[in-house]
Amino acid sequence: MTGTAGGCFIAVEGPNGVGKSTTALALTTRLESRGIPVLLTGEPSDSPLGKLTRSAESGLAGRPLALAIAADRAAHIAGTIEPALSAGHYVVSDRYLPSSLVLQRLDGLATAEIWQYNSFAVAPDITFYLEHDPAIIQNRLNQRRHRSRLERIGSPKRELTLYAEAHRFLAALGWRQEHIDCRGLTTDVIVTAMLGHLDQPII
Ligand SMILES: Nc1ncnc2c1ncn2[C@@H]1O[C@H](COP(=O)(O)OP(=O)(O)O)[C@@H](O)[C@H]1O
Ligand SMILES: Cc1cn([C@H]2C[C@H](O)[C@@H](COP(=O)(O)OP(=O)(O)O)O2)c(=O)[nH]c1=O
Repeated sequence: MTGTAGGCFIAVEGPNGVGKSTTALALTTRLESRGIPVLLTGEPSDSPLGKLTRSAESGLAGRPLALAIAADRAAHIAGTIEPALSAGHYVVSDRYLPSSLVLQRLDGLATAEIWQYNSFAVAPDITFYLEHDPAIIQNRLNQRRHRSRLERIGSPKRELTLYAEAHRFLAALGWRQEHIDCRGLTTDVIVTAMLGHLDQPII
C-alpha cells in the first residue's frame, strides 16, 4: 500500500492478551500527537457484519466462521481502510489477515484454505507481531471474565508458534513484518520501537 498519498497501513498482531489493543491505541495517540491523521480500526470490524461475526463466534466455527471473517475483512478493506489511505491517513489495525492464519488454524483449517478465502487482502506497509512470555500472557488471560471459544481452545504458546508460521508464509509473499519482544517493555517503549521501523521513522 506504500505510496497511497502519504498514508501508511500498519497491522498490529499477536496472541490474545499480548497487548495488541493497548499498543494500537498508544501508537495511534503518539502518531496523532505528531500531527498525523490516524484511523484506529480492527478486525472483526465494527460494521454490522463485523459485529455479527464477533457475536456469532461461539456458534459459528471452522469454515463458516473463516468465510464470515473473510467477508468482513473484504468490506473492511474496501469501505474503511482503502478510503482512509487514499485520504492520506495512517491506518492502525488491531488484528488483520495474520489473525486468520492463526485463529482459523486453531479452528481446524489448513493454511491453504485460509489463504484461498483471504488472497484479496492488501499487504500492509508493515505488520508488527507482538510477542511475550507465554506464562505472562496466560496470567493476563486468567484475569479476564469472558474468554471467547477460540481463546479457550488456543494457548499463548500455540498461538506464538502459529504466528511464526504465518510470518514465514507471508514473508514468501513479500510482506514486510517485524517482531517486537515486549518482555519488560512499557507500552511507550514498544511504540517507539514500532515508529523506528517505519519507512519514514517518526520521533
Ligand atoms: N506493555 C505492557 N506492559 C504491561 N502490561 C501490558 C502491556 N501491554 C498491555 N498490557 C496489559 O495486558 C493486558 C492485555 O492487553 P490487551 O491490549 O487487551 O491485549 P490483546 O488486545 O492483545 O488481547 C491488559 O491488562 C493490558 O493492560
Ligand atoms: C480477526 C479475527 C478474529 N477472529 C475471531 C476470534 C475472536 O474470538 C473474535 C474476536 O476477536 P478478538 O480480537 O479476540 O476480540 P476482542 O476485540 O473482543 O478481544 O473474532 C477470527 O476467528 N479470525 C480473525 O482473523
